[in-house]
This record gives sequence, structure tokens and C-alpha cells, in this order.
Amino acid sequence: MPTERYKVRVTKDHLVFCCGHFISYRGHQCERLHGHNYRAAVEVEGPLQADFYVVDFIALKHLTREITDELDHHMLLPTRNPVIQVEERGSVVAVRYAERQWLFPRDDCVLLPIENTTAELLAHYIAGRLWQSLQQREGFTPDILRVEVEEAPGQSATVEWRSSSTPA
Ligand SMILES: Nc1nc2c(c(=O)[nH]1)N=C([C@H](O)[C@H](O)COP(=O)(O)OP(=O)(O)OP(=O)(O)O)CN2
Repeated sequence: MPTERYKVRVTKDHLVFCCGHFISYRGHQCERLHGHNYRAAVEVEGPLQADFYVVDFIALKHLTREITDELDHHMLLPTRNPVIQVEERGSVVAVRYAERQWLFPRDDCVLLPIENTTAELLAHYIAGRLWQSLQQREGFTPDILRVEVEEAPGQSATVEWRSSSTPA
């Protein structure tokens, strides 16, 4: 008897999040501030549950959207970047890279506990949040969770999280 696996995937226009950002690269260089219409796509693998689905599309979309909506229309700033310093000062966020400095209203920013706002690490951030929401709110641990973040049409990054009990 062949074995079978199931996968569900969601990507929707409401999982688009429009943000400002800049990344450091090659260790010591820094992009100019610019924006993207990012799009998240989420895949979950696992056995069929009692309702004959891996996970409810509706729950998956809802939980993913909660996370992407928090990012939408914000400036994304990494708090762990070795060359970009991000400092909260009351109602503003001061950002410094070498001689360049920016001051943003605090409410316009999302400070992310990542090293760089690459599509890879944005996918990692969303995957971590979604893994936690699925466990805590749906009582569900995926065998495999993949999050893709498309920075622009034709260029995206994907991260894969596996449950410790899922064989490689
Ligand atoms: N692997 C990754 N590479 C790059 C990332 C990333 O997140 N992961 N990010 C960037 C930049 O943020 C940048 O904004 C993208 O640059 P670019 O590809 O030049 O963007 P365009 O949309 O202008 O691309 P065109 O194909 O020239 O239209 C860089 N690399």
C-alpha cells in the first residue's frame, strides 16, 4: 500500500502586506529605504483530522492574516541587526546606520526580533508566530509548516518548520 501525505496551501490578496524596510548586506552596506507589497503563502502538511482536512483553511487564513495585518502599512525594523541600530525613544524610533539616521513615529513601526528584514527572516518571523497560534488557538501542531514571503512578483523566500516528531 503506498503511503500518502496531504498538504494545504493558502495565499490570498488579504495576505498582502505593504511595508517600508531596508536591509544591510555584505556585512556593512545598507539599502535605501523603500517599500514592497509583500505576499505571504502558507503550507501545512499533516495527516487528515477527524473532519478529513489537515487544518481548516478558514482558521489558517484567519491566523495568518492576524500576523500580516500587524505588519501591513508599517515600517519594518530589525532589532538584532549588527550594523543598524534601532532605539525606542518614547513616541519615536531612532534608527542609525553609520552616518545615516532616521526618526520614525513609534506607531508607524513594527520592531521585529530578527537580524535583517529579508524575505527569509520575515518568513521565519511569520512561521514562528503562526506555529504558536496554531498550537495555542487550534490545539494543532503541523507536521510541516512552510511560509513563503514574496517580496515582489518572481522573487520570494520560503522557510520550513518541522515538528520534532516528523521524520526528515
Ligand atoms: N535572498 C534575498 N535577497 C535579497 C532580498 C531578500 O529579502 N532576500 N532583499 C533585497 C532587497 O530588499 C531589495 O529591495 C530587492 O532588490 P531588487 O531585487 O533589486 O528589487 P526590484 O523589485 O527592484 O527588482 P527588479 O528585478 O530589478 O525589478 C535584495 N536581495
